Amino acid sequence: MAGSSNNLSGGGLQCPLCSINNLSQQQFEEHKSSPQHRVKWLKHWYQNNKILLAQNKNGVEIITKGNLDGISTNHQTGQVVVYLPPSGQKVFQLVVKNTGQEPIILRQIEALHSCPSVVVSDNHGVCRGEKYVRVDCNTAARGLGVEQVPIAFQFKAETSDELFFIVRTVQVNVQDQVAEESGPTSVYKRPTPGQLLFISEDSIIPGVPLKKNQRPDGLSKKLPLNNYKYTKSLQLIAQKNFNPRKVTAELREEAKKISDMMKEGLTPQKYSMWYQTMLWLEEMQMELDIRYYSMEEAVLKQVPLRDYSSVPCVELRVPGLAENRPSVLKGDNVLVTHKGKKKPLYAGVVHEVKETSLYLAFGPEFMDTFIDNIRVSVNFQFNRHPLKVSHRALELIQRNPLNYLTFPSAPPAAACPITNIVPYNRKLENNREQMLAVRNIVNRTSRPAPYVVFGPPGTGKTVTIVEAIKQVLKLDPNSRILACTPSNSAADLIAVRLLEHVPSSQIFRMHATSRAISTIPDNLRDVSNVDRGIIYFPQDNKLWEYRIIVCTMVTAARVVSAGMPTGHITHVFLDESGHSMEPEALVPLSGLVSKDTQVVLAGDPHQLGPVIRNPQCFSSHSLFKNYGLDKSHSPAEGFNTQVVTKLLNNYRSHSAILKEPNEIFYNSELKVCGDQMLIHSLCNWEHLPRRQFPLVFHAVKGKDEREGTSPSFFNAQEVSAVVGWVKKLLDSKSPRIAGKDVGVITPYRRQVEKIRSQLRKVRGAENVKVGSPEEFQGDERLVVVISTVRASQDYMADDHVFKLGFLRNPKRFNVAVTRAKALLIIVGCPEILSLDEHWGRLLRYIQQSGGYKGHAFTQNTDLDDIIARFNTLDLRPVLGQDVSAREMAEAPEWRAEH
Ligand SMILES: Nc1ncnc2c1ncn2[C@@H]1O[C@H](COP(=O)(O)OP(=O)(O)OP(=O)(O)O)[C@@H](O)[C@H]1O
Repeated sequence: MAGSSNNLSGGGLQCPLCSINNLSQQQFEEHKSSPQHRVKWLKHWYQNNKILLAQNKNGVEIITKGNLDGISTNHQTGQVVVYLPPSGQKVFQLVVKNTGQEPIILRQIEALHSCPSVVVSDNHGVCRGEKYVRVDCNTAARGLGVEQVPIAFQFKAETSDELFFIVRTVQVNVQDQVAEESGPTSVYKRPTPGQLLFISEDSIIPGVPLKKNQRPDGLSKKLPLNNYKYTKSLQLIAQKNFNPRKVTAELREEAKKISDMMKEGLTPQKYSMWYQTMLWLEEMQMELDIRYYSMEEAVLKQVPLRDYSSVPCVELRVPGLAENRPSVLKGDNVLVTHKGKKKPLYAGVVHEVKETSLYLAFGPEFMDTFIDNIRVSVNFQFNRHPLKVSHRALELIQRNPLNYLTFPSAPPAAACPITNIVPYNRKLENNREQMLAVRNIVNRTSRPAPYVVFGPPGTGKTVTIVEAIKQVLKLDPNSRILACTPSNSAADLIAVRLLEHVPSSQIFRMHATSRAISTIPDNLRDVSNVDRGIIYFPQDNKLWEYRIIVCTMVTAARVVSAGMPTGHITHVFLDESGHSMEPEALVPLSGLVSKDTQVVLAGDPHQLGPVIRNPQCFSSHSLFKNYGLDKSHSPAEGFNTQVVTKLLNNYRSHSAILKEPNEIFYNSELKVCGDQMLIHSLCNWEHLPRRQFPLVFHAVKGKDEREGTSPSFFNAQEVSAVVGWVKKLLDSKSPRIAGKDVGVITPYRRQVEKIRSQLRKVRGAENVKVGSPEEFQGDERLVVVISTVRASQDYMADDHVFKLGFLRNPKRFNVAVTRAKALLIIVGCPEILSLDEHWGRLLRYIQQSGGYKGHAFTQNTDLDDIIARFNTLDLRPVLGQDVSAREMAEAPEWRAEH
């Protein structure tokens, strides 16, 4: 029996595979023979020996023969992939050939798990000493998707007792046209990081900057924006994990200061230092991450004259651009050197960001050497602007502390002179909490602390914020409002809703110059800083005149730079404030607000928080955490309503859609209050597996793949299933469903692109929104289709079954499953999703309620099945040896996800 031992110096034995420590010798022996350990070990063993098992050996070869059209064989992995159209069939042969001198006995042929799509039969019988055995392999399509089965051939040399195996894995890939078109366009090649470049700004030969605005920028820049680059010493200290004992003597004091700060936690005194250090750590990680996008021997092409406006550009194809890998904005620099050279370093300024390529404008120094199709080395630089403005906000805070916002205490009792509020949105009249929040914001009851509107998805936080802005505008004629969000889409949403009642002359939707104008909604053009196709900033006094400025938190830095006087803005509203890192949320505050300013925060600590890349960052903070809202409060505990309103009426979703997230994240406090007609409107939809239950889990045996050098996953079979659902929805006669009523959410960028590209061919699907959970935060649709992408087969084992990475993220799960009003359809691989706590729970609920569709699903994974079948083969000779501690220590690490 296989076992594992690892004697720890601290005493006691350890089984690294099962993560069990401190076992006595006897406990260890018992553990070794437990089924739990055996299964884990077999999985580990099979995973590590897959390639070895696939190899021809001892003179025996297994080759594919017959009509091999539509069949591809990978000799290294022993995988035979058979592509079939729906309801197609194909027969081919696996021919066993003994090329050696010694007779070999083929003892057994065993499919390692049941797979009705593949049937093997050897029409010669398994025979002694034969030179050839032909095994017929009949494959038949059983619905779209991928199924695969390892087939083990067990041999024995006639003259010895030694057994050996050769495994061939037959994969049946049934695809329709959509899945076929969505398949990989090139073989995936893991990118290798380029060299870490230490570049000083003056060693770069500049490119041609973006065209100057026709309309001169009137907005002044009174407050400078410094570079805020981290010091070399901080980098060295971070490399030593802030351990003062591990750094050189001259760095010891600084290292000690940081490690003391970390031990002490976030305090008002060290507030700026804490977040500055965190931002710098993030930046170091971003520098490492961006190296993966470096390109050796990239080709630069001449852009035809007709395709550029005024500046001659060259085109650089960038795989992964569409999925923001790397994220490149107009105006960024891309650095190139001539092939094989480290210098000179030329900057190409990004003038256009296309779907898969960039238009770059280089200075004459480079263009003089340019020939069409020239090969260069390319290094990307990330945009430091958001970091710089966050640093400046922290610096401003040092001069003018905002402890009353960042460490708020209970405000003095406040009077509420304005009580008679007639809401513009009449729906609010029936919601006491929303009206209370609006009234308290208008009466500035929380000052100087911020007023917090928080609550689960769909409880009307944004609606409340928008109503409060309108009321402040009406009831306080001297008010000037700044409304900010972390993303452009959320800011657009607020501006659109404001325009329902606020004259357009009073609203200014301010975009950053890097925003692609094509992404600005048409109904916002009139209130946007866009003129003749160019984004501009108005003169100071013009900007000061607007009653409401709506922009992202980062773009608010432009207002700070212009030196808008403190106190000019009377109200700052930050929606989705939990989604941004705290320093970013400070950008619209520091330098602009005083104790007289009413700050309002809205968000939900259980929805998406800030993205933190560097695991060294001490904690991932959003401004929201300062209010203790991350903890669940029972209704009895309550909050001080002078400062906080918790919204619990969900106006969005059908009760069945809400059930699981409500129980998992919100102590079942959420009440279903949506418009009954609307949330029940699809309960009788003809394609529901069970009427009156508007949730569907569509099990798809897909394959998660990558292509080119893009690390993002996609799943062609799920693309096909999603497109199928969207078509059914758009074809629906009763009720009628329009494209704008449907949203498709998927976690991987590549999948977003593949689905978008297929939906472009579907009539009526132009307005179907396809995006990541981040893009859907704050948004809702009548119907939401989720494609989870992660599938079984290849990656199931590679992921070591237990790690779902991207999907194993409760906040992303919560955002994705709470966007639908009347119908939620999940397309995914149940075998994989069942391994994740939250997805598994939702899957079981849908299955038990009759909403399940697709292949039958049992909890057993293919790998469990393989283990069972291996047991039927006589593996003792192979598995007999004890596993060394070293081999155990090499158990694969859980892999990082993308
Ligand atoms: N008092 C109300 N009565 C009826 N419908 C309401 C009410 N308040 C909000 N709604 C509706 O509920 C839906 C969700 O509102 P909103 O987007 O403001 O919620 P949210 O809390 O910001 O959601 P999320 O956190 O998911 O972004 C919208 O369709 C909105 O019109």
